[in-house]
Parts: sequence; structure tokens; C-alpha cells
Amino acid sequence: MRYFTNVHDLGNLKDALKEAFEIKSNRFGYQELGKNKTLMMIFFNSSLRTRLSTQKAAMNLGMNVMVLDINQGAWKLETERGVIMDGDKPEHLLEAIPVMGCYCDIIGVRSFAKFENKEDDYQEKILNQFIQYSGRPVFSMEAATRHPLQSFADLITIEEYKTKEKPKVVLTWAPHPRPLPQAVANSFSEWMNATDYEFVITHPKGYELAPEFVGNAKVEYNQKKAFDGADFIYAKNWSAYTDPNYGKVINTDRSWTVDSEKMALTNNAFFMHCLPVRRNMIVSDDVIESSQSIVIPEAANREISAQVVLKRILESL
Ligand SMILES: CCC[C@H](NC(=O)CCC(=O)O)C(=O)O
Ligand SMILES: NC(=O)OP(=O)(O)O
Repeated sequence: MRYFTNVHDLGNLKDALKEAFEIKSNRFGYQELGKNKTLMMIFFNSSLRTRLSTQKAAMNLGMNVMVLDINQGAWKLETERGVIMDGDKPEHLLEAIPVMGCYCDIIGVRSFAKFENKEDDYQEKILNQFIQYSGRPVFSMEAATRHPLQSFADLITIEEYKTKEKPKVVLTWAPHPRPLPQAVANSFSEWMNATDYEFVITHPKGYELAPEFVGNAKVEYNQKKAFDGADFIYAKNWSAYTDPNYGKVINTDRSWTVDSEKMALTNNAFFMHCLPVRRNMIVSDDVIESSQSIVIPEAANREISAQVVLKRILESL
């Protein structure tokens, strides 16, 4: 595997899950693979889990790791071609990318949607320049439209906790004060649609995700109906996708916050969220602190999803 940007790059999901569970019980068993190999992690946006879990996964595999926060310490980067660079950006992405590629064997990139140009975001303009110009294998640490390391960890977690072969999984929108990317919701939907789970997406009107991510999911505008009989509740905020509201907050209705009254409608569902989470906006304190909340094991599985991906890329070098 040379690139990891979406669910299809992993191939057969059952095989990937088998490999994940094997690694989880033997995470230091492949240190020769990463010996004298360097991972470079490039962040255009903040991170805790991705930053720490991916570094840990690389160290488990015997790799060296370098981390670069583009907006702290590195030169501000011009990303538009043809621009006269007489402003506050001394370096162009088209030099910086191949230079970074000189110093490592594998590159991870985090570059959120900017909401300035929907086409640029949904064509993954930044991530694809790293793929095109770095000369190295590249994986996404959350790009404009997907967060595959998160979604793979989410799938591992559901497989660990499910009590039936085909659980009912509900992705629910919840309110947030800022315009957040659709990436986590898109990606979770893409991965859930690749399983044989019963998958439902619930959100207010106006928050429809792009059709290519909704796929065959059932869309239910009534959150309480969606929660009925659910085995897993996956909460996430996202900003509007459909024009003319792309990247906008069009609803902050706190009746969509996941609370214990709503969780009581479910089949004693587990609560999931990728974190970081805005308590009492997305979810009430008592729900995220309840015995049904699996957000910490979910975050712990980020080390495993990253290690499967890095191991497969190392094996292809
Ligand atoms: C893994 C999630 C990363 C990001 N989350 C945020 O940017 C949260 C920022 C905030 O709550 O102000 C998102 O929603 O895509
Ligand atoms: N879930 C996740 O990717 O967290 P960070 O943004 O903290 O990396």
C-alpha cells in the first residue's frame, strides 16, 4: 500500500480487521520493518490523538519520527500556483513538499477543509499535491473530506464491542459553535457503508452530506426515531455541505445534544465520538461519563489503525 486516503486503500476490511487485532496483541513484533525508516508528520491544523497515536505506532514499528507544524516554526506556505509572492508567504508548497520528501520515507499530512473553495476542498487540493510532488508514500491524518485513520479505529472499536453480527449504528449531528469539516462524518459514513451494519444518519434539514458519502445509508431527520433500537451512537458536528451554505453553521439547536433521555431510546447503545468533544454542546456530561461511553477505547484504537497502515506502507517500500 503506497497511499492511504480512504476505505478502499485498505482492500478487504475483514483482512484489515484481522491484521489490526493481531497487531493489537503483538504491537512490538515488527520493529525490523521500520528500522532506519523515517516518518514525517505534517500538520496544517491542531491535533492531539492523531499526533500522539501515529507517532506511537511508528515507534512501535522501530521508525524514526519527525513532526512539523506548518503554522508554527516553518515558513508560511503559498498554496496557489501563479501567485506573485510579494506578501507574507516566503515559500511555495511546490518547493516545500519535495524538500520534505528528501528527509523521510513516509509522509502523513493533516490539512482540513478551508471552506474558501468547495471544489478545492472536495478535490483534496493540498493532500493531492503531497501525493504528486513528494516522491514518497503519503497517508491522510485528516484531510478536507475524510479522516480514514479515525474511521478505521472506529470500525475496530465497533467490532470489539458489538453484541450482534449486524448492529444498528447511528451517526448523529450535534450542535457546535464553529463551522467544522464534514471529513469525520463523511469518512465514518464511507466506512459504515462498506460494512453490512444497519447504518442510519440523522441531522437537521440543510446538513445533508455529499451523496457519495451518504451512499445507501438511511437518512432520518427525526433524531429520536433514528435512536430507536440503536446499538451504537456516533455523535459528530459538521458544517453545511450543500450550497449556498457550504462551510456555514446554519443551526445551533441544542435539542440535538445527545443526552441520557435520548440514549434511553436506544438498545443500551454505546456512545462514540472521535474527540475532541465540546461537552454539553455535542453530548451531556452524564452520557460521555457513563459506562456506555467508549470514547477512550476508541481513541486508544487510533494507535492500532495507524500501525496497520504504517506497517502496510513499510512492507511496500
Ligand atoms: C478529529 C476532529 C477534528 C476536527 N475538530 C475540530 O476542529 C474541533 C475544534 C473545536 O471544537 O473548536 C473536525 O471536526 O474535523
Ligand atoms: N480524533 C482525532 O483525530 O483527534 P485529534 O484531532 O486530536 O488528532
